[in-house]
Amino acid sequence: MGEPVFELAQVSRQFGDVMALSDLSLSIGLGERVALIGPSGAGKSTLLNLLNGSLVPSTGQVTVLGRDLSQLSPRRRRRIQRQVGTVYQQHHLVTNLSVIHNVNAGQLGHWSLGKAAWSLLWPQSKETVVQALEQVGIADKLYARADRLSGGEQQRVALARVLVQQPVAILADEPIASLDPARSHDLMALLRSLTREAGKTLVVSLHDIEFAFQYCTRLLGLCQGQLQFDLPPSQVTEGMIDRLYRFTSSR
Ligand SMILES: Nc1ncnc2c1ncn2[C@@H]1O[C@H](COP(=O)(O)OP(=O)(O)OP(=O)(O)O)[C@@H](O)[C@H]1O
Repeated sequence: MGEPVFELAQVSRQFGDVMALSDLSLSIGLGERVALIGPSGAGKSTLLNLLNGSLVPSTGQVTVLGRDLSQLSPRRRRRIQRQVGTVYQQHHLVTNLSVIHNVNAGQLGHWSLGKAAWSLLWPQSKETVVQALEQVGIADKLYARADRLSGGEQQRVALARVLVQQPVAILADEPIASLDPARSHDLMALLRSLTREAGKTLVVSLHDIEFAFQYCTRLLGLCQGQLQFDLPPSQVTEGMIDRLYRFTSSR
């Protein structure tokens, strides 16, 4: 494992009476491709949100690139958070704006207010956007409106928006849930090559475990907020998978 990007020490996260994650301790290193698998309600999204700092733990400590986010000033926290890019199933694109504007949104954190405002009228950093769109295979869509794109293309725009942030780690929450099998394989292969070639870390939640086995180097099996296993795919047996999915969330 490369140097740690994320470290969790006895982390729990509670929502009211629901213990979404319970006493989780683990470390995820540079260059790892980690799949979060488990039934609905297992705590996969909660874990991703703790890793990108959009949620804070109820107890325990989450460290990102050696920094405990809860101990940092808002400015320093944002600087660390910019190193972590997240892609969601719902893309979160501004659908009536063009692709170049949507991808530029990933750079706003690096820009002055003036440059950000000016970019709404006159898109900045076209070369950077084109480069990111080339990486995700849709450079010809630079000026297309986001709502005129297919679901797979929109997911690629969301990924390009993360790439211009130049993150150390990419988090993806169910990125293939709304894609057909062929597009799903395309996107997972793209995530694998983008992270492998650049030595970035990937943490991805997946309902379809076939993709987890095929594209990831480490599988975290979660059930009812508890870690059931943390192993390379070659060591995860059918029995472990059966047991993981035997308990569907009763909440
Ligand atoms: N903001 C919230 N408020 C209340 N409960 C929440 C909240 N977020 C998550 N939970 C609860 O925490 C538990 C874990 O949810 P989480 O979304 O992390 O699971 P998941 O494994 O991502 O599920 P799915 O595969 O269905 O997306 C669930 O019982 C869920 O209802």
